[in-house]
Amino acid sequence: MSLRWQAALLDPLAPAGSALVHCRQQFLVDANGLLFPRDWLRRLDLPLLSEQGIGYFEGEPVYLFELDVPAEVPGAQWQSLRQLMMLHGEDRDLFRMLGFAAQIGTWASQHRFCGSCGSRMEQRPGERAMHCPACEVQHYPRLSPSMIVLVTREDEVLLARSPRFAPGVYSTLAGYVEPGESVEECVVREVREEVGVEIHTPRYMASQGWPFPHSLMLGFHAEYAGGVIVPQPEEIEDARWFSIHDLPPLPATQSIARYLIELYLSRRLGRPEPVLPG
Ligand SMILES: NC(=O)c1ccc[n+]([C@@H]2O[C@H](COP(=O)([O-])OP(=O)(O)OC[C@H]3O[C@@H](n4cnc5c(N)ncnc54)[C@H](O)[C@@H]3O)[C@@H](O)[C@H]2O)c1
Ligand SMILES: [Mg+2]
Ligand SMILES: [Zn+2]
Repeated sequence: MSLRWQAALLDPLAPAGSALVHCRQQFLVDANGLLFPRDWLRRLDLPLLSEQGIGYFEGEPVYLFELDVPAEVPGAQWQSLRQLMMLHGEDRDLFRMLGFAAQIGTWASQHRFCGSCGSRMEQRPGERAMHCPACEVQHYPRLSPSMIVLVTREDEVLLARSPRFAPGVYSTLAGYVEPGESVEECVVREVREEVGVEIHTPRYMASQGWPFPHSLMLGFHAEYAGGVIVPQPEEIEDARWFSIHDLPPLPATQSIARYLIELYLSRRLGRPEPVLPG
């Protein structure tokens, strides 16, 4: 359990504290970093959609200002959560706070109106929930279960490229769980859809919350059972078997994709096991 960052439900009516400023997967950053004095921010008259009390960083209360548009603030710039992960990803507590804040902010901005009757929703006191006063519908922060799997064939691993990836990078296969499906069924279906390969006995390894935009990654390992690689045209630019002795550029160390690959390498090559990213 992290000591520097602790998520908590703080009352936005409480005074003082520091705040993160978020809008559409971007945070406001200045020379002092990402946390701004809350009273100072209030005086800027920012286009605020929602304010949330999100927790404690190094013991200090932290709030989140979710904005309607990425407003200009003198001396500060907007940086995407992805850029911040690349810059500060080694600081796990900071990245966990930013990931949590981005998910809460995105959820709050997308649940301002009731999807059932269209009324304006209200923040429910004492609970992280949006509430419709007209029809009593409740919305909690959104999480999308997704599977991610490393498929292996002895000294080879099946890795693929999405057109969204950085040049040259190959990763494990991933996909969202569909209604009514078990995660194991999702693993089999996604591998079949994305590369046309059959697997056997998918085994759960570990999980990771992933704030792009609100996935809960459930990590698996599976063994190849048959078929030849046929990449799914829209999703997969290229997919191949790579020898564990000759791997392409891999995803960021903070990702569970990387962890699943490193874990397999460590077991195959007798190296120390990697640490699960938080
Ligand atoms: N942390 C990691 O190591 C890691 C690595 C790879 C992928 N991921 C994450 O896994 C998730 C799923 O991977 P993917 O993009 O390959 O998914 P996918 O293969 O299911 O395909 C993505 C498509 O699914 C649809 N979609 C979007 N949101 C959805 C939702 N909530 N439920 C159902 N369908 C949805 C869209 O059409 C989207 O283009 C993404 O959030 C991605 O960021 C994490
Ligand atoms: Mg996919
Ligand atoms: Zn309603």
